[in-house]
Amino acid sequence: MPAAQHQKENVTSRRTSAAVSSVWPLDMVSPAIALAFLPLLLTLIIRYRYYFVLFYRAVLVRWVQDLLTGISREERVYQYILTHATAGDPDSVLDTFDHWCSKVEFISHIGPKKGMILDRLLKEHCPLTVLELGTHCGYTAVRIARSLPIGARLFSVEMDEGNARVAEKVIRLAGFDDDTVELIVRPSDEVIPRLREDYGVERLDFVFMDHWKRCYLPDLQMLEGSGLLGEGSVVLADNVIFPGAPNFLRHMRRSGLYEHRIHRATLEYIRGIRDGMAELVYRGVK
Ligand SMILES: C[S@@+](CC[C@H](N)C(=O)[O-])C[C@H]1O[C@@H](n2cnc3c(N)ncnc32)[C@H](O)[C@@H]1O
Repeated sequence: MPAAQHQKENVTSRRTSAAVSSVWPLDMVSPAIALAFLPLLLTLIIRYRYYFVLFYRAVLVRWVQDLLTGISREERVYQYILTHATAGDPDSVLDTFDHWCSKVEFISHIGPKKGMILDRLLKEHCPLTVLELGTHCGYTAVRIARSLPIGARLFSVEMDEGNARVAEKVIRLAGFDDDTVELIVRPSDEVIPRLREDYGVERLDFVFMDHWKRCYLPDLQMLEGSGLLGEGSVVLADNVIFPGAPNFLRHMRRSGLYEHRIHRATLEYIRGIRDGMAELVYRGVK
């Protein structure tokens, strides 16, 4: 064999063995790495199992049902209420909502546990004028309206027209007319500055915030600037722990404008995800 060819074969065989030795350890190591990661993976699955359940119920089930039924989740819940609840009976409407949301599909209403905190605060404060930001299908609007003293009014603000259509039907089905619950279909930052002029509001005794969390702080500051909060006005904000509203909580603690407390609870209709509502009582302008 000529020397040049011999040398070439030597190089090729060295390359091949180098390649084999670089593949072998990898083949040997990959199952070992996989095994090492298995406990970590299991720990993550166990630790975050409730978030997986939430994702499954709130996203996957909804997506499949949207495809199968061709109507929105909000219309589906309304049809269920229409066929299962007693018209004119707010308790029956709320129970039917709760049943659907815990057994059929997930909707982020405040639910019965946080609902009881809301009920208690409404009883304690007896507000005459209430503002709700984020009506969705009207669950909390019905919940608030049934606790109001005679003559009190709730202004409920919803920017999504589809949701508002369902909410309107739900609120009227539960037995509340326009004098008790007025639904305003516009974004909160357009409504708050016009409450005095367009709706004749002089003071807000109670504000319930349950719209997009990024709107909590700007809307609270807009309310402070509007002069509609008076001494003792209550602002109750849902989901301040999950998904969370850190800027809002920082302002609540640092502004000195409020006495405040957090009511700890769990996320509606899902066990195991911690959540809470912030109660702010306005100190008034000194
Ligand atoms: C979590 S849902 C409200 C649930 C409702 N409070 C309940 O518990 O029955 C949030 C709703 O707020 C509405 N929303 C979000 N940001 C808003 C805004 N800036 N102005 C008005 N509505 C808003 C959304 O369209 C959605 O329907």
